[in-house]
Amino acid sequence: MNKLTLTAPAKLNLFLHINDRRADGYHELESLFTMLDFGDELRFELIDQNEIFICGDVAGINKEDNLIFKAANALLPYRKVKKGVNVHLTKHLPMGGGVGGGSSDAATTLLALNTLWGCSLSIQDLAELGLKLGADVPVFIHGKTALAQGVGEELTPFEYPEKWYLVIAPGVHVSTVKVFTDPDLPRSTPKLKTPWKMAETRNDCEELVKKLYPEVEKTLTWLLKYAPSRMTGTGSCCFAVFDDEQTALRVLQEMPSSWQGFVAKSARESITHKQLATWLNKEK
Ligand SMILES: C[C@@](CO)(OP(=O)(O)O)[C@H](O)COP(=O)(O)OP(=O)(O)OC[C@H]1O[C@@H](n2ccc(N)nc2=O)[C@H](O)[C@@H]1O
Ligand SMILES: Nc1ncnc2c1ncn2[C@@H]1O[C@H](COP(=O)(O)OP(=O)(O)O)[C@@H](O)[C@H]1O
Repeated sequence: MNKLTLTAPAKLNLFLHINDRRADGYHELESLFTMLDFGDELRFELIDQNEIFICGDVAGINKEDNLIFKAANALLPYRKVKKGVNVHLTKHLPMGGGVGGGSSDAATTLLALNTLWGCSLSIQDLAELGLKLGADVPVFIHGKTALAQGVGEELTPFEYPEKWYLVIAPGVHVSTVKVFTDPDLPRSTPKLKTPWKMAETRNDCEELVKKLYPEVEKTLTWLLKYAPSRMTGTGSCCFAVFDDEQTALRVLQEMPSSWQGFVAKSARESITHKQLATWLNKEK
């Protein structure tokens, strides 16, 4: 019960509507989140020293700012085992790319240490703890394709077919705060009325981000030649949707070399939860 390796998956916002701005500056939104079977790798190992260590791909983030550290710290009051932890991070997801790598790392840390440290918190408790670290953490804790409402914390599981996605990181860093504070961001999309259709949805941040970051516009224009495509979150990553892996991989091969990309399948249940269940079965 000392070691555990988990994948912290990427998420995509299949659409993102902004309905309103609240008095505290946060935005009311509606978004369909799905998780991919591709992400960062986190290796957890309990240690005798009463410390939280993070190693691996940590360059560019101070330890205290790393969401892995913040998540581990948040669980300390619930720890039943007097052990520290060493977390080894292998980063595969672009940072600040709208695929939620930081939030996913945080959620995966909460799920892993809840088990390794014997905290016994419920999924709901972990989601509430996670929300304090970032608006996207709860969706990774629940680990299901879900419609998010409120500021992103009201989650309703949503049945959506599994598809193949080609995700491209155009190599520009988009600041979420900058997008949400821009006066030109549309903020009054009416709330969804059921039944709604995917074809009637969009990403409300897309036009603004395309204008601010021409590389994002270039990426979307290129992807749209091959398949229906959109930006995820506040960018900069963009995705194209395919019914099969081969076609997605063929397009990836044609991608300009200045961009980075990957092909992955969406999963109704997050890969982290599947891996955790397998590990728990083995440890029984
Ligand atoms: C809008 C999304 C959609 O997935 O964008 P991406 O970050 O994925 O691109 C997320 O919910 C973002 O989540 P996350 O990146 O965790 O945001 P937070 O750290 O909580 O907030 C960063 C900043 O974004 C703004 N913000 C965020 C969420 C929200 N519903 N309204 C906001 O106005 C606020 O200015 C806040 O200070
Ligand atoms: N473990 C982590 N991985 C990635 N980013 C992190 C991590 N810890 C803190 N951060 C910070 O969070 C910011 C947003 O990260 P990320 O989740 O990748 O963006 P996005 O929500 O746009 O996908 C990064 O720019 C980085 O400064």
